[in-house]
Amino acid sequence: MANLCKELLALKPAVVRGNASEILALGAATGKTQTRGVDSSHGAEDALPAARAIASLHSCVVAVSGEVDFVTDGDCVAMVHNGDALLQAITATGCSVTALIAAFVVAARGTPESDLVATAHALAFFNVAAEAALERLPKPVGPGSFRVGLLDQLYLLRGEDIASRAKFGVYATRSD
Ligand SMILES: Nc1ncnc2c1ncn2[C@@H]1O[C@H](COP(=O)(O)OP(=O)(O)O)[C@@H](O)[C@H]1O
Ligand SMILES: Cc1ncsc1CCOP(=O)(O)O
Repeated sequence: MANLCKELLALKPAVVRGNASEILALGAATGKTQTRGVDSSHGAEDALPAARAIASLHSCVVAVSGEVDFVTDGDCVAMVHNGDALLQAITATGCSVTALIAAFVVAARGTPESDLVATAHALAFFNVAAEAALERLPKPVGPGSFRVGLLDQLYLLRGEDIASRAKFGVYATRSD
C-alpha cells in the first residue's frame, strides 16, 4: 500500500482528494506525517497538517473531503461548507467528486484560475447539487432516491446556481 502510494505520487498528480482518514494514511504511508490510526472518525481538519505536508512535498493540491472540505496547495487553505451528511450514506460520492475535480482542473487550464480554486469549485458544485436534490425530493429522503436526485441535479444545475449557493471560506492565506 505504501509503495503504491509512493508510485502514484511519483506520477505528479495535480490534485489528490481523500477523506480525512485517507489523507492521514497517505501522509503516514509516504513517511512525512504521523497518524493516530486510520478510521472514519476523523474530521477533515484533523488531516490538514498531513494535507499541507503532502501538497508541499509533491507540489500538488490536496483536498480533504468531509462535512467541511479543506483544499490546500501546502500554504493557502480554502474551505467549502456545502453538502449534506447523507452523501456518506451512498457509495462512490468520493470517487464521483474526484472525477469532477479532474474535469474542473482541466477546464481551468489556460485560464488564470489555479488548481486550488478549480478544486474548491468542483467540490462546491457537487455539494450544491446534493443540497438541491434534498430540497426537491419527497420527505423523508433516503439513500435510494437521493442517489437518483443527486445525478439529476448534477445534470440540471447551471453556473449561476453554484455562484449563488456556494459557501467558500478562507482558512489560511499565503502569509499566515
Ligand atoms: N457530513 C457531510 N456534510 C456535508 N458534505 C459531506 C459530508 N460528508 C461528505 N460530504 C461530501 O461528500 C462528498 C464525498 O466526500 P467523502 O464522503 O469524504 O468521500 P469518501 O466517499 O471518499 O469518504 C464530498 O463532496 C464531501 O464534501
Ligand atoms: C465500492 C465502490 N464502488 C464504486 S466506487 C467504490 C469505492 C469508493 O467509494 P467512495 O467514493 O464512496 O469512497
